[in-house]
Amino acid sequence: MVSLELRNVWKRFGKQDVLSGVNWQASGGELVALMGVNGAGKTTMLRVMSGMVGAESGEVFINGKHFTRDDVELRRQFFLLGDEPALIPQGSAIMNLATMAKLWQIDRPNLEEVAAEWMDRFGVLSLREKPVSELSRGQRYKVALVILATLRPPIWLMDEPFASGMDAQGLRTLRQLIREGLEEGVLVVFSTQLIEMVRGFAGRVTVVSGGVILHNGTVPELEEKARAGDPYLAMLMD
Ligand SMILES: Nc1ncnc2c1ncn2[C@@H]1O[C@H](COP(=O)(O)OP(=O)(O)OP(=O)(O)O)[C@@H](O)[C@H]1O
Repeated sequence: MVSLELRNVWKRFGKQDVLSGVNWQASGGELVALMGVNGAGKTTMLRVMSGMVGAESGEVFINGKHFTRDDVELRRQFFLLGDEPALIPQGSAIMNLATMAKLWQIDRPNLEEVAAEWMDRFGVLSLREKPVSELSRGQRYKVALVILATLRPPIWLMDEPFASGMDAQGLRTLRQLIREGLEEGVLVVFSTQLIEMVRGFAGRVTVVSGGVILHNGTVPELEEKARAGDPYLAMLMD
């Protein structure tokens, strides 16, 4: 089963410690929500996990192996879906899929078939030949999710996927995709400000504040702490 771990990770931007000695661990089959106010360090944590941003000190481990940014094999274990999906603008959805499949060294004969099925589910099948630069933000996001659904690496890191501008069909299909992934043993970590996406969906919540982890546990545990009077948690759960 896949695992991801941060050990004593420090990340600094200028004079600001954005992550201050973060220790965190998760395994395949878990759905972890990252919560915290704007600027708390959620995106930075996802970027450090993915190797997109290097930490000043501390380590990231994937499947117990020390992960460094130039470790291409370990990079293929995950897919980071940021604010703006990393797609080749002049390429179509199909071209982007083929390029990423090469990078991820995935050579399944039915790749286009699977992608077409997910395009249909996300409602972007008719857009498959269009350059992604000519798609709307929500459509681009759907294309990136189609690629994720088709390639299926074992770790999915998503930055505010439920505030990505997708319509109801897109949001519903994303929830289905995540549920399917979890059943297959994928580890999903997503940041969110939406308490309704935490209640009744996430299995675990990691609350970040000022670069430290304030809470790391189940949703009922978080609600209990908020009820007990923790002002920061109470504000997040409001
Ligand atoms: N490239 C950068 N250069 C300088 N400072 C940065 C950079 N990226 C992030 N920061 C700072 O790090 C802090 C944490 O930012 P981060 O984007 O991780 O927060 P966040 O919790 O994801 O916030 P939001 O909810 O607004 O997306 C902020 O104070 C931000 O200004």
